[in-house]
Amino acid sequence: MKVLKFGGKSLANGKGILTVVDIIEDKVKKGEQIAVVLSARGNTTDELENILENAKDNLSYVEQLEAFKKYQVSDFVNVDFVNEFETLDKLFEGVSLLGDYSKRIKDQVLSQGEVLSAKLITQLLQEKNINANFTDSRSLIITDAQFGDAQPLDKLSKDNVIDHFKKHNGTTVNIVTGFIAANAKNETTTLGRNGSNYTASLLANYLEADELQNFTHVDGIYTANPDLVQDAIKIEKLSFSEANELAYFGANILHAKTIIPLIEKGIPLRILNTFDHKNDGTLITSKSSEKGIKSLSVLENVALINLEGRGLLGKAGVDARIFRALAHKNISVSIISQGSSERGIGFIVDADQAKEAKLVLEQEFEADFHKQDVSVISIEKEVSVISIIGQDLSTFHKPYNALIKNQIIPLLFNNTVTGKNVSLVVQKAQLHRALNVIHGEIFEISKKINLAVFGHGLVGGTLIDQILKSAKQIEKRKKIKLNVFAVANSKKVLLEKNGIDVDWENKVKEVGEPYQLKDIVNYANDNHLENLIAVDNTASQDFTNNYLDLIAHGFDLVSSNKVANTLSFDFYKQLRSALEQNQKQYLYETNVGAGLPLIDTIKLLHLSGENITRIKGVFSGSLSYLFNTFSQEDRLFSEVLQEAIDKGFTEPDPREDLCGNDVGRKLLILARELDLSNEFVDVNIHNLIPENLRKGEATEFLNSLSALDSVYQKVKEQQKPNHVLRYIGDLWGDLSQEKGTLDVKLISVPQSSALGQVKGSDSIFEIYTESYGDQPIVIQGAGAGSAVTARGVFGDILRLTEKR
Ligand SMILES: NC(=O)C1=CN([C@@H]2O[C@H](COP(=O)(O)OP(=O)(O)OC[C@H]3O[C@@H](n4cnc5c(N)ncnc54)[C@H](O)[C@@H]3O)[C@@H](O)[C@H]2O)C=CC1
Ligand SMILES: N[C@@H](CC=O)C(=O)O
Repeated sequence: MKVLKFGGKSLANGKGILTVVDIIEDKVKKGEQIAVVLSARGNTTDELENILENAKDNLSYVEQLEAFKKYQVSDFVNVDFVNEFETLDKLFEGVSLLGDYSKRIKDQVLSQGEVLSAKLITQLLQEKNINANFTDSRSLIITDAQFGDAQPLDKLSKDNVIDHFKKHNGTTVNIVTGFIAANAKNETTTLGRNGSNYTASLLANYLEADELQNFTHVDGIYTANPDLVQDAIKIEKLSFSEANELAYFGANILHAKTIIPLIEKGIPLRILNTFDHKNDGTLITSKSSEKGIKSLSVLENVALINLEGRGLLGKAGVDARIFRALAHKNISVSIISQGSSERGIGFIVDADQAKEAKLVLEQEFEADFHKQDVSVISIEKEVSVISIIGQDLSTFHKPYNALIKNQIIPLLFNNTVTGKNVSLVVQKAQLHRALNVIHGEIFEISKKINLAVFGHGLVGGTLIDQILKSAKQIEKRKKIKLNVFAVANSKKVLLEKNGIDVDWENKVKEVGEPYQLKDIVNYANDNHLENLIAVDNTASQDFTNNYLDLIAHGFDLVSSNKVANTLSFDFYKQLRSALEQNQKQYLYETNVGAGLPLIDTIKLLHLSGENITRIKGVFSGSLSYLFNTFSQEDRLFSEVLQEAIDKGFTEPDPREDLCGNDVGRKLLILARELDLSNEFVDVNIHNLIPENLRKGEATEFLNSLSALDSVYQKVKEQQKPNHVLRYIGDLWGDLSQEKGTLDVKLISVPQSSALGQVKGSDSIFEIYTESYGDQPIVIQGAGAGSAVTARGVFGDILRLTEKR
C-alpha cells in the first residue's frame, strides 16, 4: 500500500486538479494499492480564514463567499456541495452576529476546505469508473480538544483507520480529507501547520504503508531554493535526520512532526512533483548518505536584536534575564551569538516579535541603563539567516572567504557543536548574492565570474570574442563560468545579466544605452551578480578615475590600459591601499610586453629578494616593427609606420608611441614594480616626432606622416656599417635608492647584437640581477598586437578567478 498526498497547489483549478485525477487513475489501472490524502484546493484555507475575519469584523463578506463557492464548483456541475455550503453560510452568519469566533468554530470553518476537496476528487474519479470512496478523516483520526493544533490519540485513531481500510479495501480507493480530525465529543479539530502532511504520515504509519508519496509543485528537495539559486541541484536521496534539519530551518515541505510517524515504522517518504510526475523526486529514508548531505536554507522574516553594555562583563545571570523576559512573552530565540568579552549579545527573533522583544528587554534592563551597564538595545530588521546544513567548521573557510571576497560580511554566525550546521546572519539586501556565492563554493559548481568589459576596440573586441569562444571549454575544464554582463564604450553600455552572445557588437549599437558607472554598479547589485571583475581595455585617463569606485563596489580589476599605473605616485599608492582595504586584486600583465610574462617574472624576482640591477630592451612592439623593418628594408619610414598602425601594434593615438610616452610608461611601470617611487616626469624621453608635427589632432598628424621620411632616412644613413636602429627603454642606476634612472632613446646597435637581431614586432627585455651577473634573463616575443594582448588580458582574468 502506498499513501499519496496532494497539496493545495496541485489541486487548484485547471491543469493541477486534472493531473491529480490522471495520476490516481494511472496508479489504479496499474493495480497499485493506494490511499489518497488531500489538502484543501488552491488558496481555499486562506480564503476561508479571510472570510471568517471579515464576518467577525462585521464587514461585508457575502460577495467573497459567493466567489469562493464559484471557485469550488467551477466546471464540476455534478458535484453536490449543498451541505458544505450551507454549513459555511450558517457558521459565517453566526460569527457575523456575534462579532467573534472561537478556535472551535474556526476549525469547523476551515475543515470544509478539505471536505470540498475530497468530495470533488471522489466524484471526478467515480466519473471515470474508479471505485473512489470519500473518507472524512473526522471519523478516523481522534484527537485531544486542542482546537487549531490538536494532538492525535494514537491507539483510537489507529484502530479506526485499520477498521476502515479493512472494510474499504480491494479495488476501493479511499480519498481521505487531510488536516481535519475530531475530538472525543465528535467536534471538529485540526492538526495545525502542515496538518495534511501529518494526516498522510499518520495513515502511512497505521497502515504500515510501503511508501508515502507527497505530491507538491516542486521536483523534490533542492540544495537551495531554486527561486534564489539558479544552480540549485535536486537532492536524490536523504535521510530522515537530514530532512529533519531541513524542516527545522525552513524547508516548508517537511515538518519534524510529520516525519516522526514515518521514522517509527521506517516508511520512506518521496517528494514528487504533480506537474512532472515522471521525475523520481527526492526519496527520504532512514539511511544516511555516505558523504553526508549539504544544503542551504533561509529564514527571511527575522530580526536581529543586539544588546550591548560594558557593565555586562562577567556578570552572572544576564543571559538568563534576557531569555526569561522573552520567554515570558512567548518570544522564541533562534540564533544567538555572544563574544567572549561578554560585552554584547546578538540574537534572532521573528520579525513581527522584534518590537515587543525590544520593549520587554528595555523594561528588564531599565536599572542597568541608568547605571550605564547597558548602553544599547537595537533591532536590525533587514536581515536574513542562511543555514548551511551538513557544514562543519573544518571547511567553513571556503564559503566564508568567498563571501568576504564578494564584500558580504556576515553580521553574526554560529554553529552546532554536535550536528553539522553553520548559520550566518546577513543583510537582507545581500541574501541572494550570499546564497549563490556559498552554494557555488560548497557544491563546487562552476564558479560564475561576472565581467564588465570597458572598451571594445581592437583589444577589447578581440578579448570578448576569445572569451565567448572558449567559455564552454573553460567551464568544462576549470569549472569557471565566464559571464560578460556588461560591454561599454565611452558612450553606451550593453547590459545582459545572463551574458552577452556573439551578436554583442550589433546589440551595443542597437540596444546599448547611455550610462554612468553607477548604472553598471547598480545593475550588478540589483541582479545579485557575484565575483565581479571590471576589465579596462580603453586607453583613457578619464576611465581610470573610476578605479577606486569600482574597487569600493566589489570589483577586481584587470587592465591593458597603462595609464592608472603611471599617474602620480600618490595615486599609485592610493590605488594599492584601496585594493588592500577592500581585499581586491588588480592585474595588468599586458601593460608591458603585451602577452609576455614580464611583470609576473619581475614581481617574483623582486619578492624573492633577487636584486634587479637593470632592465633594458625594446619595449615597444610597434616601434620594434617600425625600426626592424625600416632598418632592414629599403622603404619609406611613413610607409612602414602606416603598416604598424594597420596591424594594430600602435596605441589608439600612434603619437603616443612615437613621442616615447608609451615606452616611458612601460619603463615607469617596471620601476614601480621594484618599489621605486619615480614619477613620469623623471623619465628622460627622446621624442621621435619632430617639433613642428607635435601639435594638432591625430588625424592631422596621420595625414602628414611623409614629413617623417627625410628625417629618419638621414638618421638611418648616418649609422656605422652593419648597424640598425632600435628604440629602447633603460632602467638603471642604483636601484636600491628611492628612484632609478629611466631613459627612453633611439640608438644604433650592431646588427649582430641581441638587440640588433630582434625581428618583426618582437619586444625584448633584458633583466640584469645580482645572481645572474652579466648574463641577463631575457624575455622575448611579440610585444604588440590585439590577439596577443587580448590573450594576456584573458590570462589575467583567469588568474584572478583562481585567486577567488
Ligand atoms: N594594441 C596593443 O598591442 C596593446 C594595447 N594595449 C593597451 O590596450 C588598450 C586598448 O587598445 P586598443 O584596443 O588598441 O584601442 P582602441 O582604440 O581600439 O579601443 C579603445 C576602446 O576604448 C573605448 N573607450 C575610450 N574611452 C572610454 C571610456 N571612458 N569608457 C569606456 N570605453 C572607452 C573606445 O571607444 C574604444 O572602443 C590601450 O590602453 C593600449 O595601451 C596594451 C598592450 C598592447
Ligand atoms: N603600442 C604598444 C602596444 C603595447 O603596449 C606597443 O607598440 O608596444
